[in-house]
Amino acid sequence: MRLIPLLDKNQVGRWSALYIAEKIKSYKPTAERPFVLGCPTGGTPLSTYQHLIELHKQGELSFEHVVTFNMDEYVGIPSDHPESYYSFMHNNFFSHIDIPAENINLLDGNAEDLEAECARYEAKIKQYGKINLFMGGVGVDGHIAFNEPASSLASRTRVKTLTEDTRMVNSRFFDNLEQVPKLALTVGVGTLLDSEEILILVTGHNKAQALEAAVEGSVNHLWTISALQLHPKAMIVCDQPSTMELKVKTVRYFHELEAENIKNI
Ligand SMILES: N[C@@H]1[C@@H](O)[C@H](O)[C@@H](COP(=O)(O)O)O[C@@H]1O
Repeated sequence: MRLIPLLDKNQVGRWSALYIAEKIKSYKPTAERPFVLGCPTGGTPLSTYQHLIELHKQGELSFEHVVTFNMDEYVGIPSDHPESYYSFMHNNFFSHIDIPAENINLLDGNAEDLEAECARYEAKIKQYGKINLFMGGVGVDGHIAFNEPASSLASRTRVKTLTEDTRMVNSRFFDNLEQVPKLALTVGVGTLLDSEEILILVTGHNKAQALEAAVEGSVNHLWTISALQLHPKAMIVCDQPSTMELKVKTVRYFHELEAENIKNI
């Protein structure tokens, strides 16, 4: 696993956007061979999306041949609800770039048959072979996508019940806790591990325990983020406050390893 230790969330956004842009450009995507990008929602990736939009506006990056798959979606709120992940992605990213509408894939949390919807999503990912790069965040309790503590590390896309903790954390976006959906559709840990590459963004002191579990803990279903350790090409880009629970020697080790890659950010 690579850990990129940066100073603040703006650096995390800039570094990750430049990394993703380079990946897309060097892949030289075409209509027949698109670059497949996995996308998260949440406060953490906002800065990355803003930097990607900026690169696009400067004419340095096109999403014409990029296909996206989002990680998760709430069940039971209309897609045009301001807090649906559909709205989040369109408002914060898709409406500002040149991605064709047919290249955007989101789980439908209002599908009549939710299990069939999850199976459809898995099949659609397979149609493209694999996801080239899955970007993600992490929950305070170490969940990746909506794979709450004790999710199977072999799980596939499915319906999940959200924990009270997650609903409380996410209630900041709603008027009150009651309005936060109790169910969500999410890609599984196994779905994520099938990606060619995984890039996780971690910012803020409230994520310090999750980062510790991801980097220094053992692989454990109670901290599903720790499954990253099983992936051949996983990377975490983090800010200083989120490293507070890591050992000094761990942070120093990665600082030395990545010195060349972080010096100009
Ligand atoms: N399902 C999402 C996760 O994919 C995200 O990583 C997490 C952290 O969000 P934030 O970046 O706002 O802290 O929130 C939600 O639970």
